Amino acid sequence: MRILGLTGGIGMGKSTTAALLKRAGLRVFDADATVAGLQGPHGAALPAIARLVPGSVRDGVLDRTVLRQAALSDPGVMQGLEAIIHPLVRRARARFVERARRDGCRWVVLDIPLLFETGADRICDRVVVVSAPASMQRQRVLRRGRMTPAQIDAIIARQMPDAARRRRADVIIETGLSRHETVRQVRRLLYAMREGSPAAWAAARGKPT
Ligand SMILES: CC(C)(COP(=O)(O)OP(=O)(O)OC[C@H]1O[C@@H](n2cnc3c(N)ncnc32)[C@H](O)[C@@H]1O)[C@@H](O)C(=O)NCCC(=O)NCCS
Ligand SMILES: Nc1ncnc2c1ncn2[C@@H]1O[C@H](COP(=O)(O)OP(=O)(O)OP(=O)(O)O)[C@@H](O)[C@H]1O
Repeated sequence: MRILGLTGGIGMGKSTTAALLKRAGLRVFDADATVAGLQGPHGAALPAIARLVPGSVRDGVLDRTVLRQAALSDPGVMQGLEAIIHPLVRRARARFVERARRDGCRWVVLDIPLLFETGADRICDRVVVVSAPASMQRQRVLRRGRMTPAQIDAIIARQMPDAARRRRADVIIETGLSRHETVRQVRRLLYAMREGSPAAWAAARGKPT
């Protein structure tokens, strides 16, 4: 079985790309969804989060606005939160990979925002980076209306710079052009995964800068 890593900064278009891969029939591990489950009603991470940020959990339900505010204004809290969440995500990821292997999958996708930062790229056969101009990234996240400009900066500061990510990518998917162009690039990627030849991977690579 081969593992495709899928990563990119906040708002760069990971979910959109993951959806296209899923539609093509690939099994996708979604790290953000796993975090949401751990932090959902009576989620496994809630007791530890309640100790880390008193008042953030009430009646078994997390107030994300309170947690977001605490984590993004105090690096110590964010570090504590990551120490709670990341080992649990790693375990869920290992279970996902194990199950896919047992089921005889040829390729699976790991959609992980912090793929490089957490070293998860080491278990990947190829890594895809989704990318768009920085101004578009900020605009997209602002438009979602959940984060303030300062909170967006705090998240981006915790992530590897886009240029460094692009340098480490086997394939770059641009989401700053048109949706049509993104779809075309994903199609080239799917062809390379099926075909496996160096020429097909070279055609799927995208621009290095
Ligand atoms: C800080 C929290 C409460 C903000 O919640 P919110 O609902 O506003 O955002 P959401 O979870 O949808 O995250 C949006 C994006 O932010 C980025 N992001 C989230 N946490 C982090 C982090 N610690 N470091 C870098 N980027 C992060 C990711 O790209 C993610 O896709 C939440 O993201 C969280 O609990 N983060 C810690 C867990 C973590 O590291 N997640 C990253 C994926 S494993
Ligand atoms: N190729 C594209 N063309 C046009 N718009 C796009 C494209 N890809 C993504 N977008 C838009 O950009 C926004 C962010 O994309 P998406 O939610 O996929 O990002 P993400 O990387 O998963 O973000 P996060 O890290 O915050 O979870 C969405 O509103 C989406 O519609």
